[in-house]
Amino acid sequence: MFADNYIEKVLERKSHLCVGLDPDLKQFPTYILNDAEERYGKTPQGAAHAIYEFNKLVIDQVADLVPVVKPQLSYYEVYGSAGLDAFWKTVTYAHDKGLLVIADAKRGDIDSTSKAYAQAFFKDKNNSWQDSEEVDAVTVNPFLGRDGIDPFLEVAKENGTGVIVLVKTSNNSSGEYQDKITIEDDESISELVCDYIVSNYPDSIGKHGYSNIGAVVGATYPEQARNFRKKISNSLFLVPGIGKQGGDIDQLANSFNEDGLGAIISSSRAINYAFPSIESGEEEVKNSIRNIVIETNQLINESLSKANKLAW
Ligand SMILES: O=c1ccn([C@@H]2O[C@H](COP(=O)(O)O)[C@@H](O)[C@H]2O)c(=O)[nH]1
Repeated sequence: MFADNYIEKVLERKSHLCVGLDPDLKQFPTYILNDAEERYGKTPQGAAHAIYEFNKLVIDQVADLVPVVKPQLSYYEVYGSAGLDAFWKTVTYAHDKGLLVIADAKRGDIDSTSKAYAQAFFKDKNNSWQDSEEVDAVTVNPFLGRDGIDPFLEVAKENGTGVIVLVKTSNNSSGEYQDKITIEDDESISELVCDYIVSNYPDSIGKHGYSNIGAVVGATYPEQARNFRKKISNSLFLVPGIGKQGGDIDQLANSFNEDGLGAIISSSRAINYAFPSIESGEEEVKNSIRNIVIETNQLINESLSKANKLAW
């Protein structure tokens, strides 16, 4: 199951870091773009080729250092069916290299459509029209309420995959709705989402004590993370917001349990584009990405050690 597989990879690699795969051609090394353009011209196929080549490079550099990668779907959807093809090829490549894959898709709709979304990411074993590749977890937007999330949980339960529900997002305006206190329950919208998560814990918790139902809790709100950590202690937190969004690595311990586990710390642009310039050559690009991941792992582990929350 997703949660157990994740914890085992964390302990094996001594890393809580998730490398986001947010391919933005404007920030790509020129040598990759030139090669793609020579083969396919400036077309969606060329873009998809560049994306897949770049993702393979990143994955090769980080596969022995981190447990998981997180492609964000929007960057692939920009290039239509070619972009989606690059997404699924990336999923397969990451799996072949021993990495888990979280699809950051933030889906959610009425029940029937949510079911179709769930089956797009977690394959229906009885549908032989489908390709069998699936992701290990997907992010879900709870704004439509429980019937928008339940179908994801149903499919995930059958497949042993993870559903990571937005609780408190990392962006500046996340409080506009998420922090609002309801009169009826005297709880914030984020806390109500936590209550829903807890109500679904039965049957979802693995041998390491973590549930396949996780929560997105941004690194940019460390005080709130402390509160959510208590409320949904069996959930893995997906924690975006360090790196380019300025979240403080020294406060990440608030997102972890006392066992030193429980948070998936995600960083995309600061890792993907760590090389000095788009004119950097292949070796410089590779070394810069590998070095920033080694450094970020060290910083996360040091901050957990200071808080007496290092799991190894
Ligand atoms: O609350 C959220 C939920 C998702 N994200 C996604 O994570 C990455 C962050 O990218 P960085 O370059 O590390 O800032 C991106 O794909 C977001 O869509 C988030 O930032 N906050």
